[in-house]
Amino acid sequence: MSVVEGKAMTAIADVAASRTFDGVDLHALAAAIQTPFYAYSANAIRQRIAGLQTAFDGLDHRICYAVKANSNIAILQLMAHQGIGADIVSVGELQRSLAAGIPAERIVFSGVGKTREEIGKALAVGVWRFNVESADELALLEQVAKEQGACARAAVRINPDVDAQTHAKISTGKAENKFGVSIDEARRWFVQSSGSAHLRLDGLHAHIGSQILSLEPFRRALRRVEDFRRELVEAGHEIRSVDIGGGLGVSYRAGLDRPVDVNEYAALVREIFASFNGTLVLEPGRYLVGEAGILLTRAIRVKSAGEREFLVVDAAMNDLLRPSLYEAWHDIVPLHDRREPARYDVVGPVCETGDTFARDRAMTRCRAGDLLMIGGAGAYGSSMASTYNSRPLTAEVLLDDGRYAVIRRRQSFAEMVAGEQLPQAWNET
Ligand SMILES: Cc1ncc(COP(=O)(O)O)c(C=O)c1O
Ligand SMILES: N[C@@H](CCCC[NH3+])C(=O)O
Repeated sequence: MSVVEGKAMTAIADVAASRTFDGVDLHALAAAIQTPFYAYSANAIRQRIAGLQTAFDGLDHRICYAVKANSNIAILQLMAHQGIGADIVSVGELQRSLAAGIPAERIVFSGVGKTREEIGKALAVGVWRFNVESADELALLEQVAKEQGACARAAVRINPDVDAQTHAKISTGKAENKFGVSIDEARRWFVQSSGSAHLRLDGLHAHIGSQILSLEPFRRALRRVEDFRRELVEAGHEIRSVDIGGGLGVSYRAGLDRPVDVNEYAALVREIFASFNGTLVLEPGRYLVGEAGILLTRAIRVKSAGEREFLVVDAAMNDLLRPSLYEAWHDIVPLHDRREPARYDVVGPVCETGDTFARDRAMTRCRAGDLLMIGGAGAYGSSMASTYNSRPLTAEVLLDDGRYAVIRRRQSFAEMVAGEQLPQAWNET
């Protein structure tokens, strides 16, 4: 394929103008790879990591990437090469992280539904910390650690009852949400669990939600955590780590979304935790990869229905669920030279009305075969994809300074149905 040399660019307008992403010509790429497919800029991810590291420079901190945002092993390996750890919520994510070269001692394990089996596996490989979300889980953790002759390191996930001012489905820090425990409950844990040989409860954790575009929710939540930490220290407890979660938002609407400045975020964290001399843990997901990914798709046809025009593309809700699930906005840019304006409902081929990427969206007039890119697709895109309507999982491609590598090939039919079988023997229970 032909490529154009150049630097990584994440601003979607720049990509649209140059038709290149991380130095790779997108038309040439789409000639080589069948659409729809995801393309990620390695340089854009490295730039985000470097920016975050610089902002927290000098502070004792660890960045544990939230694997759920984009769990492709090549992306995790890129994180590992930059010294980044992992925030996981399942044994599957643990296995991916280890396979990608992220050491267990840089992995934190979050989630409300950790099972005995999952806790056992994570303990056995030496996961650094468990972010514990219920009294039942805390007891189970201690019990499993005892059975293994191990000592589990735990942080209590605080639910600070703060409104993250984000979409209700991705808000996690209000009292009504399933996550974490109240400060009153956490206080009781510290009193009861001191002195165990198999459980060291010496950390605090809070993650109030995702796609947060203002510093205020962070300020409120982190102040509560820090006030509680001081109270615990005064009562004689040792707190070695404070995990401030993820949640930093990204720009999905070029020129309109105003994400939090990472340096201002770091300044806030420095101010709030000025008297803390343990390790701060960060769990960014979307911030590191969201704007570093696009979904490339082709127009199948334009369908007119009265006043409305539907632009039917070959990507669908099974590939990128966010618009259907959260009514999320993603910029959609046709990569052609025509200038005639049009308005489209941009839809996929799936048999649901919810399979809609955008309604009445202004863009240039499209024709069948046109290449389009959907922006902000690096986080919670491929990782939330399914094979609904028996559509194969798309390919994923990593771009790096004018080169590309396929990091997941398009799923074959045989791969899609692997594991399915006709009933051969009927079992009695
Ligand atoms: C515990 C935890 N940490 C980190 C994250 C990452 O969030 P984000 O992608 O918004 O940074 C999530 C997801 O919201 C999470 O549940
Ligand atoms: N999946 C959500 C974010 C949830 C974060 C996980 N706790 C999104 O696409 O915005």
